[in-house]
Amino acid sequence: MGEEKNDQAHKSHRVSKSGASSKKGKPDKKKKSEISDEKRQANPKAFAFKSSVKARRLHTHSTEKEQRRLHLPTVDRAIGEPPPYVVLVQGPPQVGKSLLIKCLVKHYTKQNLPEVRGPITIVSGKKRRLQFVECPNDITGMLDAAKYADLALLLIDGSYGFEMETFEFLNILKTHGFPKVMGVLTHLDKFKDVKKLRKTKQRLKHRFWTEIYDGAKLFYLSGLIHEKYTKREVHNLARFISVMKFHPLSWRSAHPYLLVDRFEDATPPDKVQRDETIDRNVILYGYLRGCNFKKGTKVHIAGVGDFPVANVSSLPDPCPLPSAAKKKGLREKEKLFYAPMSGVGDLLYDKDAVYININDHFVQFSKTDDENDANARKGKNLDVGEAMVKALQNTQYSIGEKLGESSIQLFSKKSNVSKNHDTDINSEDGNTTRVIEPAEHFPPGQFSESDDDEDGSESEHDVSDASEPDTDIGGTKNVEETDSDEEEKNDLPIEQPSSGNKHKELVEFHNGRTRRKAVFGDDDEHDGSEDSGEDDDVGDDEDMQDIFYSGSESSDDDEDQKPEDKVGDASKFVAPLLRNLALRKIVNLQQLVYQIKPSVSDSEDDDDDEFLVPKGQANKKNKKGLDTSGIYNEDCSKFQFDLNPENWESAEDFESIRHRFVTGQNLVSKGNDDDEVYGDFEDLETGEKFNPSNEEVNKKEADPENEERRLKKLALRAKFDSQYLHPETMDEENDQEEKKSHQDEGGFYEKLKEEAELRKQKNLMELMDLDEETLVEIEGFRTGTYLRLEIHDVPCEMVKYFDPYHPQLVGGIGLGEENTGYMQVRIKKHRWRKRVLKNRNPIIVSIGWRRYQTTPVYAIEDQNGRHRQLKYTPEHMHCLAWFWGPLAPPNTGLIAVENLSNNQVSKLSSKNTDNPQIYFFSQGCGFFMNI
Ligand SMILES: Nc1nc2c(ncn2[C@@H]2O[C@H](COP(=O)(O)OP(=O)(O)OP(=O)(O)O)[C@@H](O)[C@H]2O)c(=O)[nH]1
Repeated sequence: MGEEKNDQAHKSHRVSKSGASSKKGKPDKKKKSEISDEKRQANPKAFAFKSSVKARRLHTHSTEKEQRRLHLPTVDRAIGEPPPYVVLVQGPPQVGKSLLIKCLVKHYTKQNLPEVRGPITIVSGKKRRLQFVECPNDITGMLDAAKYADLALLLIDGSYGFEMETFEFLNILKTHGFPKVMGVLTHLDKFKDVKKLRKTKQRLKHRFWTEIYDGAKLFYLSGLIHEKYTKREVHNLARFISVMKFHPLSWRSAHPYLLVDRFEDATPPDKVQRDETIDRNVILYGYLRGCNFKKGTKVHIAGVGDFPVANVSSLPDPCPLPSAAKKKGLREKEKLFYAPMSGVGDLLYDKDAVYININDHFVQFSKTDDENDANARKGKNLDVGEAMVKALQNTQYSIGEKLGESSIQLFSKKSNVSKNHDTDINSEDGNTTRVIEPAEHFPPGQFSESDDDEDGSESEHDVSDASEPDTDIGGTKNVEETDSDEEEKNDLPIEQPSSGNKHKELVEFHNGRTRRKAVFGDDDEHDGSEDSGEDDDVGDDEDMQDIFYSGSESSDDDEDQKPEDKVGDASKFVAPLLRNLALRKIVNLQQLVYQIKPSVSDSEDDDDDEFLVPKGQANKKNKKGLDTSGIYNEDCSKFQFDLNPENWESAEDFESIRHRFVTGQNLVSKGNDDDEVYGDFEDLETGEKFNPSNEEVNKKEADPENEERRLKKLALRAKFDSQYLHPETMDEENDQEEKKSHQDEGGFYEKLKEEAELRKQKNLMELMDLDEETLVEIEGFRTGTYLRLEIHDVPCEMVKYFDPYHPQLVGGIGLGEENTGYMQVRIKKHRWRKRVLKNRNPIIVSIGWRRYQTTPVYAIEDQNGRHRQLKYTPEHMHCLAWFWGPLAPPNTGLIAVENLSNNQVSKLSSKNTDNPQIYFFSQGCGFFMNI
């Protein structure tokens, strides 16, 4: 029985087995799907999104992803070899900028650079050249640098933390188009504890990411070996620079510009001798960047002014890419870098001459070292005549200058009696105390060079005096000693609380100089302790945490703490002197040049004239401008058309322009001139060309005005079509395809890109047959060309105060940008600026290539649309400002500062931030655009 039972049970089991386990699962699955289908049908809403927020988020995310993928093709109009990319090394003083450039140059060229002066061009790869530039430590230098940098290396002293210079420069960059940015941490070897170092690195990195974007590249230079950064780290940094992709920025790709890497004064010497203040002729050299440079383009030299170019020519590339160099042989191949201002490089090409530079160590007599000098003085091993020649070679100043600077020592251990700037005062204890004038009173370089004339010990005294003005001359107080003493004695932070909670500027005396620390938060107790001793406190976890992540609760406290409360007398006195010693002194050209404030003209702006001028005429007007003096007056906001035919050189020119106006006769019937007036009309979509020689011309002849209007309409339509509709859909008039193209927007954009490329190639093909001169006439000098610009009648101050450490920017001015007029801008006081700005108080604005001083009138728009003048700018909101100045096109970034002098960098005042907007009047109707 039991067996039978078992069998039965087994049978039933076998039956289920025959279908195997697969069968077992299937019915379940079917069931599930059936159930789910049923459910869906029964309650379809149950399977829709349960949370609308989630759904919206999902949708936004997917559309954002889609949109990010799409971007309008940026048309790269550059043809041929690109100019070297400008790698700007920026950072607070003594952070290691020069050292980094030297190390990078050494890495790329295997050559030692003695000094970093002016742009240094090197070949970094087969198809890439780089131009290293050290950013000056003053606000004008930073403003200019932001306009030409392709990549900014922001150097940060890791042992100290972020300084205000970095953030100020970042803000300037944001306004003038944001190039690529990389951070570099230096002085990391000052950390003793590895753990602290790691944590600090992380904190600095996150702060850097907050300021720029998540994932922004930050490099670490962990220390020095033989006074150089380690090879491995420099190699890594160089590799990143070498493979970096650069995108054209809108302002720059629409304007030609040069970064001057060589400068010459070409004024006849006899004229200068007669009158030193005479206007000079200068020659500027540099690679052309941005867009093509057409002959007749006016240029703006930053800090100097607008000038017509007297002569422009291209020169052979002084630092060609290897492919080009191959043809010229081995000698050229070895030539890997070009830095005329730094005194390296063997050959200099000029328009009509080649200069051979022979290194000093090859020429024994060109310079004598100290030892030889000593020998010469002693008369050992040297002929008397030879010694005299060498002494003459070393002479830098004329006898008059030397006499002016000379001093006589009457008694040993007593100070020299000097004619000029040292005044001896007897102090209470009987010692002679020297009162030193601030370094600002000296022209650049004179301070140190006048010391050279004196013996070594004297110059040492000078330095110590400058750092501590009341030091005894006879005493042997060391600079280092006084510094450390001061550090211990007083931490004299000058707080500049900001209205925002994020940033705060802490001006303090650190490591022998004044530094402006960027503090993120309000707790300062730890900051003070951190700075009291470098090694002990550097990298202190708690301190660093407080600096970078402290809360924002005590913003009220900030306001209570007035800077005056904390400023000690000593720091007030010592700081400017030290700062002048620490910083390179740069004379402000702007203040010297722009002495005359622009006058306000009552005349209405005729800016629309610019838009209504026919194409050909615009060029002619420009060419004419070179000869007619009146056009280049800055205050001529209105273009005056000279209606007297006798004043015109060519009657034909006059006629040709006259006929452009409605009252003139049409030139269409004038045979060959047809092409000049109308040109061939080409349908950009279909590629079909409309030749004026066919029947349409007859129509034009019949009713030229109508015809012109018709052509304009056609051109507009073609433009509209090319922008908004897919060309294929237009041709085939197929709705379905149109839909498809909109769905597949990626393909649409790809096609746009292809089209742009095709057009570029077509243009190239057309231009290929032309000889070089005609090519230059038609399209101007191409980007990447090494240009020589001759400019006449620049103020003598440009030559007098030329400083190779302060690179010169020369920007091309577009049509309409050379006029002056009233501009309306929308600005906001920067949160770092403590006080609001007063109406009509002068400010210095930097807009386009220019920086100039102006007096803005602030206003706010009321609800009824009226503009109400404001006495002061509002605290935290935008307002409108009107000011007079050279016009800039809409959509141009603007930044304003109150003071340009070197020791006032901290007073960076007004910037239009976040979403700055600018628009200017154009006969009543303005353009309003976002930046
Ligand atoms: N210990 C240490 N010293 C460094 C480091 N980087 C630079 N230095 C030193 O800092 C000093 C200043 O370096 P520079 O390259 O002249 O700095 P700079 O930024 O060009 O200075 P300015 O031109 O005056 O603004 C030099 O003595 C360097 O040796 C670093 O990472 N660690």
